[in-house]
Amino acid sequence: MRDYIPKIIGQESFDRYIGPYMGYDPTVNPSASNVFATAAFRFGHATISTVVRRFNESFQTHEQFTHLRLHHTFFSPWRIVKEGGIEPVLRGLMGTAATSVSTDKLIAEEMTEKLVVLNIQWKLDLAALNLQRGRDHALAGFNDWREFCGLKRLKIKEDFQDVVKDKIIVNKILKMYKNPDNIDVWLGGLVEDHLKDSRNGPLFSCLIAKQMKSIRDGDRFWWEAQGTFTKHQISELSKSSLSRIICDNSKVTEIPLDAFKYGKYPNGFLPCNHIPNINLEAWREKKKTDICDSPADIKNGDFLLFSSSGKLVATLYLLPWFQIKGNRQTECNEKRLE
Ligand code: HEM
Repeated sequence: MRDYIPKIIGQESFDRYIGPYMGYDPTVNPSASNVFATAAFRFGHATISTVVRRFNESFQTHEQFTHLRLHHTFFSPWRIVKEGGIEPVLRGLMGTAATSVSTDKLIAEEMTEKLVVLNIQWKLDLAALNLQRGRDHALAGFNDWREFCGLKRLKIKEDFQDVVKDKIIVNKILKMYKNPDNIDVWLGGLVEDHLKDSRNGPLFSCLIAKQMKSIRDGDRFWWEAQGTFTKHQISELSKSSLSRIICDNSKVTEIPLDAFKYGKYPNGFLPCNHIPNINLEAWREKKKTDICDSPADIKNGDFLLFSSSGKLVATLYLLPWFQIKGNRQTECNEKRLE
């Protein structure tokens, strides 16, 4: 949310549609919408590089295991085991700029001519799958979704050219679909000119942003929500990052502070011990006996300790034929249990 989303929809869309976290909202439905899963977030299919680069520790082409055509990596996890581990791939991903985007080549041929999935004998075409899946899911068209996001419906060719600079593409699409109302939402969203500093046009930026906001605000257990973690724990959690996860789980030793940001090695690369880390001390609980008196003090029952909003609470349980006089729950604060 913090590191990836602003980069794909642009900071402006992030501020406009998502904004700062204001707490859990029980009226928000956090489930994934049809148009998000079947069209908008499939923008990712146009960001895939045709080659998987593999770098050595100096972020140069690996001497032994060089680049692979994308289709040679499909369903080939054995390469990670037999060909130098995951580190050359991770370094290749971080040390290479994302593929540039052009409207005349939206999606790599590796994805439309050479895609293999499981044990299906023939090659699949991911662009065709995306379009067909949208119809299969009865998604409304590009224009309807533009209207949903408060964007202008495209009626004539000139309207279209306002949102897609490439005239050849506009002509091709209009020739094929005849009427702009017929344009499939995945294709229309993908060809829109991108917003400043983003990987999407206005429609997909809006749809992705709305989904991200509802995933965050409608999540009772969102990490920043009140009542789950203490302020101190939230502040520690905010130190987590993809870079830290890569450092902790691989033998990569140098990394950019933000792994989503391209840096040409060694510019902007830091040793892993300079990447902020979560300090788990914030979760340490004082020993039960330091805080509440021993269970032996409770006649005919026992108590359980649990943490609620950062405070230790003791809940009393008595044998079935005994009744509790007073409160079942009491806060533990270094005093005897009442
Ligand atoms: C090598 C890279 C990738 C391959 C080979 C791939 C392939 C596929 C395939 C075969 C499907 C199912 C299509 C269908 O039958 O409708 C799919 C679905 C999907 N893909 Fe990708 N994909 C890749 C990368 C990405 C990326 C980078 C993103 C987003 C950033 C993405 C987002 C999605 C989404 C949202 C779905 C729909 C998932 C669902 O609703 O179940 N994909 N992908």
